[in-house]
Amino acid sequence: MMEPSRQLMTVGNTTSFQDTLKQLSSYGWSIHHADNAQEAFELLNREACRVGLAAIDSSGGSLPLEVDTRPGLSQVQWVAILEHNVLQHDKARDLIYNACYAYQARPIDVRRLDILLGSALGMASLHEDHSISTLFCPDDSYHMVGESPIMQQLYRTIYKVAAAEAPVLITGESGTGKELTARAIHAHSSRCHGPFNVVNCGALPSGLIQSELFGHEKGAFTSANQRKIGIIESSQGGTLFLDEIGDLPLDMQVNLLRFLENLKVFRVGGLQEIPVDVRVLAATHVDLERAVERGEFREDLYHRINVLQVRTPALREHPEDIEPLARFFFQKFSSEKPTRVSGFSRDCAVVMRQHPWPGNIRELVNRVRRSMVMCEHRLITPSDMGLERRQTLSRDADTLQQVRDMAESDAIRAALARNKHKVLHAARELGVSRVTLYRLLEKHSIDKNGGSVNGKTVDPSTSGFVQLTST
Ligand SMILES: Nc1ncnc2c1ncn2[C@@H]1O[C@H](COP(=O)(O)OP(=O)(O)OP(=O)(O)O)[C@@H](O)[C@H]1O
Repeated sequence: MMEPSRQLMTVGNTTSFQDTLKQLSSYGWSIHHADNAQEAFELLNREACRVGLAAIDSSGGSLPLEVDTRPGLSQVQWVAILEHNVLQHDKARDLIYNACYAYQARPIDVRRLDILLGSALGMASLHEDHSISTLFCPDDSYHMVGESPIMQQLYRTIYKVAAAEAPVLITGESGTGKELTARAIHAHSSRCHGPFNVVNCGALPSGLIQSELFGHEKGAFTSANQRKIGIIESSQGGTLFLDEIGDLPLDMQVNLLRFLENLKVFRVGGLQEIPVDVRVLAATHVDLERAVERGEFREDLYHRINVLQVRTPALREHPEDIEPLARFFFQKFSSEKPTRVSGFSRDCAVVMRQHPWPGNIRELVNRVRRSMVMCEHRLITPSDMGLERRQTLSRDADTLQQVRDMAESDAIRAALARNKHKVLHAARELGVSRVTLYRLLEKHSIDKNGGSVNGKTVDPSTSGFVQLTST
């Protein structure tokens, strides 16, 4: 897995940003220069420059950007450098709009520029014919794997929203990689050197939410022995990820909205507002529009956080990524702890494709981890993963959705039975959170003893879909 090479092109007069170029080359960029458009085309034939740096002058003009629409140069992702007041020129604004990936106003923060160019490079490689199989993150544990068209689309969206500053709402089922996506947006944004803080809105104790988010002054309430900086304030210069924002109580939604409107916090018991430079990303697995209709989520807050949207696909929507993902996790765990096991059996690959993965990628991670412990041979078998080969298709299942639902419901019943109907244990085995399992029990009208509520009954032995082996 190779990252695209950091070749950067410049065209025309670069005297105004020579120091910047020197610093960029110390960050690993190879700089290639062309004096004019003709030389630029020749350069592109010789070197794989996918990213360019272009100055926009005080009249709003820029040689490389003005020739950008010609074939060849238009494949370069340009980042423009300019004085802030140049943005008053219509010509400069048009050039940025039509020809640039992003721009940076002087004074130039070269570390930010480096990140911006890195994102532009990622975007450029996605435009090329070949697809990428991994979205790299500076921290190895946060690489994103998947080569399917739907994952390529996700990577493109991540690069696009990373270059913007607006809030992002990340939607998707549990375990599909919403937090990972938020980390990728942060890592490819100009804020990547700042903190990335996560708040799980559903897990905050109700009495403490206000002070956890906004902080408090000493003496603000009985147990406030000292000043506490809230998580919003401690995200200064970085990104704040609000996970499961749909679980935020209504009164806290008002406070969050106020903060998002003026980007200032009031510590509990504080007298002055404190400005905080933070970008907010939020995630939810519930349908917030419906929550708004039901009066459970504020409409104004919904519009405020829903400026840009990213959806992480369910694993069943990209089954071609199941095997590469399983191999990725296998390699990751093998490098953490040496193993005699050398990979997955052919049978296992078939069964992994058949399984509906209600817990999505998190379930896959857990099953791979478990299989590496359970496996007694060189190759992992379906039963090492807690999966068994499908016997027959149900006669009653007409549509793909019905087949999936039946499989999901069977897997849940079997897990409950194996775990003596302890929801927490069954959830762990299925690789979903307890909350998700309760949601699924409701969806399939299963009571937690594995029976059916509302008089519905399903006999797993006749549905004949993926069964989990007893362990
Ligand atoms: N594309 C991917 N490549 C590699 N690992 C992934 C990918 N997507 C998700 N994962 C892994 O799957 C697990 C679940 O991901 P994550 O926590 O981001 O999901 P989530 O949608 O936020 O879940 P929840 O809604 O339950 O909080 C993590 O271990 C994450 O590293």
